[in-house]
Amino acid sequence: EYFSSVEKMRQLVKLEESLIASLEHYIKLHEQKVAFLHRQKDLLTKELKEAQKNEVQYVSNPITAFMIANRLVTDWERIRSFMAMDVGAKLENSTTLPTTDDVLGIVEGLARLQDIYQLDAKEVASGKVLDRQLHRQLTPADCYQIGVKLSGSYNYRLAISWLREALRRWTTENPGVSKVEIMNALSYALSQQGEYEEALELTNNVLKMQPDNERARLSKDPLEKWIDYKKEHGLPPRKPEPDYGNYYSLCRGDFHRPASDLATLHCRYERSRSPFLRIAPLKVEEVNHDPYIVVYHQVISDKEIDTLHTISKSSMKRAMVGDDNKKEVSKSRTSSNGWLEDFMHPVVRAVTTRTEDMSGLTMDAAEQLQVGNYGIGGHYLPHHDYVVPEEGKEPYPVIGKGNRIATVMYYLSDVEIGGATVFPEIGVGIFPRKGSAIFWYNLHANGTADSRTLHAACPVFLGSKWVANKWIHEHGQEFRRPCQLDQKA
Ligand SMILES: O=C(O)CCC(=O)C(=O)O
Ligand SMILES: [Fe+2]
Repeated sequence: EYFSSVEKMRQLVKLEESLIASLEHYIKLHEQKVAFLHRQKDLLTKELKEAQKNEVQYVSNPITAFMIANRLVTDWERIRSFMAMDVGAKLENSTTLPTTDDVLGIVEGLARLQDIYQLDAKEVASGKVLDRQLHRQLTPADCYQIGVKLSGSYNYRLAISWLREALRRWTTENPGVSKVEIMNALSYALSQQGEYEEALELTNNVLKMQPDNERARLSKDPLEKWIDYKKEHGLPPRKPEPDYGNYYSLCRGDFHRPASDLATLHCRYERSRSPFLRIAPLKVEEVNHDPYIVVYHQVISDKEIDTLHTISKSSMKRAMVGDDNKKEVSKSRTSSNGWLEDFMHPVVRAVTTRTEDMSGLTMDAAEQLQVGNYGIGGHYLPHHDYVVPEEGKEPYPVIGKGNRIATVMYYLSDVEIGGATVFPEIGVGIFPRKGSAIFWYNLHANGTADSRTLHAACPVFLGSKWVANKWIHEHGQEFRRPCQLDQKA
């Protein structure tokens, strides 16, 4: 699943490079083959001309008779086998090629970004997005492909806008796709949205251009029936768009917190948690008092980050959702991650120690370090880091150390656009800054779940977002977690 991580997507560039090299090799071999065949043809033509000068004499002379017979048997046989010879170098390692799922994953990521940033197809196709030149102008064929893939993932609303854009951009000089194909695809997407009248109009226009176009002929009848049905019964009510509250505006960074809240938040040095902090105090930025959320600045160096990247890259897999009992791949979390244990590298151990210094909590009850990288439009929809176990059941039974009392998340990269960590219930959004870490408690001081810690990773628009999570569990923290009042002081 290349699409689940920008790091993996980078391999596609290498893959394309090697495929082009194979193609070049193939073309060279072909050129050699064609040159050989030209030479043979010239020789044979010359011989034929000789034979045609006096056919009878030619075939009656034993030498020339032998020559023509031999040419037809041996030479032509050589040519025949040469023509059939497969000069193509095998396209390298086809198993590593991306799949249609990758293309779908990318298009779905694009759809998320369009929704959050309210981008229409016209703007994206122009290449100038959010006032930045992000890519070249898209061709009608590009727009058509995106529209068709969006249709394939049932996102007809956006598919329609892309197919309209394909049609708008279509010219006879720059086709890459036929106008009729676009019209058919648009007609289909419109019909899926209940827009039967416009769908039929397009279908009729296709039939005017190509009276025996199979697809248009097949859809005309059903469309007419649906129009009659709609006139008589109306359309079933549309499924309401899900309400994400302030999630989108937090992701865009244009949600403004009241000045009275901001006025209570400070930046300070943290010196008291451990003796080490006396000589290297932590830079703390308060983000919210209740639930308690802070950002530590400059807590992990570029060098340490490079090491974490290097040692996690080979083990990165598509991230799952769920608890110990049931884990699965989900569209709600599109990233890749890998787990690092303390013994793997001194840097991993150092991060664990630092997490202990920052939080004051014991790492005896912490999970391994999870390194994550997001893909195109990669996100993690609003969720809680704790679990609510069924009555009488233990949270995280495999770990056996209680629920996730706190989360520490290190940012291992900057992100050019997007990728904020947001808390929709309390209206807090934090944009990644390489080297910083967020800390928050997931549970109330009495151990019950604090539902206000609902949080999400916003889709990454541009850049490669890397994070490292350390989830800390409850056991052994009883006398370590400072009470909320201490924190405020
Ligand atoms: O990447 C982020 O900003 C948040 C990630 C997160 O919430 C998680 O992995 O549980
Ligand atoms: Fe989370």
